Amino acid sequence: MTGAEPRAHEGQGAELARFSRQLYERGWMPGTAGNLSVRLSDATALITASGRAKGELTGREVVAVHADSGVEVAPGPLRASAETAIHCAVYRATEARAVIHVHAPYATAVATRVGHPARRRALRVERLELLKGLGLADPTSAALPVFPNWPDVPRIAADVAGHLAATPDPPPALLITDHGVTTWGRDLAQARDRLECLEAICQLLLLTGGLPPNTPDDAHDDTTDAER
Ligand SMILES: CSCCC(=O)C(=O)COP(=O)(O)O
Ligand SMILES: [Zn+2]
Repeated sequence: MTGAEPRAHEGQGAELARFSRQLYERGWMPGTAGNLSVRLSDATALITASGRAKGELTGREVVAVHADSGVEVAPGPLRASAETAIHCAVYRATEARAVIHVHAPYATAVATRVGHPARRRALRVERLELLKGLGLADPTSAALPVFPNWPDVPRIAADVAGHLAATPDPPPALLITDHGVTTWGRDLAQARDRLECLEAICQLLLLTGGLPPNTPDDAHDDTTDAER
């Protein structure tokens, strides 16, 4: 943990570690994969440290950052998650108080099937009752964005920011092709519940053959002209 007081935010750090272990035990954060954050105030957030084994994370392996920029509040021995910029894009654009990113297998498989290495696409889901668990403005259908997995994480974050700015009532979830899934909510429990529903939806889509055909063309592109 960084900051002037070593024990600052101890409770929130312990909470991040508890959820991290829980998600690791489900197989959604293998090794060091995944990251979680909570908003501390309007200006700052606490995020898991980069490169730590997520099944053994302690409440001190977290880093305070400015919620808009991701800049660390006070430099210390730990680095904030390499994917902090994506969390900050969500905090800048939404009312979220918690963000969870994992490499859950079904959601990652669907993201990889639907996604494109260089274009944003949309995963369209209809009819499934579990949609009601995602916190959508209209729970009868969803268009979940699937972003390219640019090696430069700030570029993914810029794509996310563009999508959130351009989409009225965006779903509190996104997918990154070849990579994983991110959800958010008013707290870690709500973000986790949404993640569970999305992972179950992706499992059902794979079980029922409910995915669109695998096309190399732009048929499923979700990038608007303004964002290109
Ligand atoms: C072995 S996972 C590669 C990085 C990643 O995708 C991830 O979610 C974890 O990155 P962090 O910097 O938060 O440890
Ligand atoms: Zn990741």
